[in-house]
Amino acid sequence: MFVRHPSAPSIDPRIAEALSQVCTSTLGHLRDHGFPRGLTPNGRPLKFVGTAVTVRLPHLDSTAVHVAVDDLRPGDVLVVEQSGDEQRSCFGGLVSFTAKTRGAVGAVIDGRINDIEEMAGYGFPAYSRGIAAHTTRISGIEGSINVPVSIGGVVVSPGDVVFADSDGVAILDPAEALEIAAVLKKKEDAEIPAREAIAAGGRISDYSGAAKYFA
Ligand SMILES: O=C([O-])CC(=O)C(=O)O
Ligand SMILES: [Mg+2]
Repeated sequence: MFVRHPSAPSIDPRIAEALSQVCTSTLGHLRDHGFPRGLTPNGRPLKFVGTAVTVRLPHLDSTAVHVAVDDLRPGDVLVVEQSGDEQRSCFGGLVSFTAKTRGAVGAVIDGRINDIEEMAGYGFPAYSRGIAAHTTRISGIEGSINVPVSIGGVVVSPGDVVFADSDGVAILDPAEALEIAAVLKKKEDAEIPAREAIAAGGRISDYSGAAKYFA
């Protein structure tokens, strides 16, 4: 069965702008959910923030990826669940070329990727479970576009904010993203005087509060 819902509204450009100035791992200091597990990037450094366009595949059929990628918009991130198949690749050179040509800013694949040298030539960033020559097929079995998907233990809904950099990927609700970006910026800015203090002989354990547990 094939299911296709329209893409959710693109995220507010202020969200992409604000999150592009901060790190995913700063969020990791503050929150314990929303980080898909087990994914690695196809290269570093990388940074992308965009709107989730989701696809769910059965294990070997990537028909829905080819259809979804044609309609990606500037600022979109393609997010693909493979129904638990972590071994096959559904995302290669021609699919990444199409995504890049449409203006998509990245991909998050809960499966593998192929044609990685070609993809590197396009400078297209993708998080995945690794690389595989064994790929999906255009089999016309089933697939869903813009439904909630499960990526590394995180539910990603169409229209969610995908916040990715060299440290990892975080999924945010667009309604909370601007406030989170402000909190992260404040936390990162506080490290500027901390570095100066440490360079002058101060202690990270005093800055972080760790020292008091050894007092
Ligand atoms: O076609 C696919 O599904 C994967 C691939 O090799 C490409 O995108 O070039
Ligand atoms: Mg190919």
